[in-house]
Amino acid sequence: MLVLVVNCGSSSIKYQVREVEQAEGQEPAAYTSSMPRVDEFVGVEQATQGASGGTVVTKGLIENIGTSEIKDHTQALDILAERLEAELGDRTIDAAGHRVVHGGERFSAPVLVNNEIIRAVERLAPLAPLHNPAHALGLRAIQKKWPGMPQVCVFDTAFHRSMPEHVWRYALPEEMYSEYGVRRYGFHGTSHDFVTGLAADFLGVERQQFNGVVAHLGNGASVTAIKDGQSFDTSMGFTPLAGLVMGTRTGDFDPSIITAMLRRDPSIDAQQLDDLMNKQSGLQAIAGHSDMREVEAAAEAGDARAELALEMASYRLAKYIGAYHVAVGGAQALMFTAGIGENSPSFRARVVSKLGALGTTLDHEANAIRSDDVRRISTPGSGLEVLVVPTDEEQAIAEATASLVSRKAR
Ligand SMILES: Nc1ncnc2c1ncn2[C@@H]1O[C@H](COP(=O)(O)OP(=O)(O)O)[C@@H](O)[C@H]1O
Ligand SMILES: CC(=O)OP(=O)(O)O
Ligand SMILES: [Mg+2]
Repeated sequence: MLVLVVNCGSSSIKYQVREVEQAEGQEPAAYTSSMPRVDEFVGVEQATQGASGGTVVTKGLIENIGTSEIKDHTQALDILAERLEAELGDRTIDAAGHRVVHGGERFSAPVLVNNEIIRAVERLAPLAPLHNPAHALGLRAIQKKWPGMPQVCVFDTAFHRSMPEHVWRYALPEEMYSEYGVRRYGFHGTSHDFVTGLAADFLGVERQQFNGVVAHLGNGASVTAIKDGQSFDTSMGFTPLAGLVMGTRTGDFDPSIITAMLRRDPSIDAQQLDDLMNKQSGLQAIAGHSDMREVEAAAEAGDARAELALEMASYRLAKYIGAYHVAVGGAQALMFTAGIGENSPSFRARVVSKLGALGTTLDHEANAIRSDDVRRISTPGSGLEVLVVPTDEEQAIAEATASLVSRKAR
């Protein structure tokens, strides 16, 4: 089955076409998932282990949507269709799988798309103003371009629906939650889930008995406490701003800073504050670069601001790892993933050097090796196993899509 995996942003569409193997008479590929509920539309139990990963047939990026060059998502889809026609010849796309950042409290598993689902994604826009409106545009544009083609939404928040209430509630007045949905949701769930499954496999432990900590370190970064194979706690919150020091996002800070700023200059508006916290903070604010490669190169060359930024980011992460070790009643493993987690031996070493209290020791030789495989980078005597686990959100989305679509077809 040919699955188009799309991540629709407000000004760009990132896409991959994946060939997901589905031999005749075989069970459809299953989503590597521990998600607790059953899918509400096809009424099947959530599959537990991933099967066929699918291979990448083609991938690309369409940028500058909303400019004179490309008017809107509909026009972007025309361009995408042209490219696919040129690259795939007479093979056609069987289904589309969308990364959707916010699934609110409703979605705890991937779902097949219909008009009502698109409206639900749209209704969640106030909780993810940068992401959900663009996802809805993408869903509609594909519906218009290829009527009848099945679409699936895979939510970043879904994996975190297993968090207990004392973890996801904020200590704020009740109506903040009941009226406005203010609670911790958590993000990057597709990746945290995928990495947890691979790590448990690698270590030879039953997923349901696996406790660990996953550090997804990309431009956006979050860390998740895994208890019994499920999400128990995670560093992002109501929005993807909370938690770790990121490329351009501040992560945790005292919210009274905002009220203090507003008192000093009441003309500041919400957009400016959003930009300040999401686009002008993090590594960018401290080091003057948001890209980890540039920050590391600057620190290497003796730039004290870059060095400070690296210490801040690694300290914040180490603090979360300590907290989550306690939260899950003793983690068996720490997993590094995403752009920085997979590719920066020096950032991993910086984090692990702060975990001495957990008896964690790094195998520096193993840490230096570059590879696309799951691998152990701690010494045999380490109190906590440390792994590098390459994530693949597109693979997880392609699997979930193929799985739902073929089950529906039966
Ligand atoms: N070899 C490397 N060394 C250090 N950092 C790296 C390396 N390769 C990629 N990165 C970092 O990974 C980050 C991007 O991660 P990625 O998972 O691709 O982000 P996203 O999907 O959130 O856009 C950037 O900060 C980039 O500098
Ligand atoms: C939710 C989130 O932070 O996503 P990204 O890492 O793609 O920015
Ligand atoms: Mg990413």
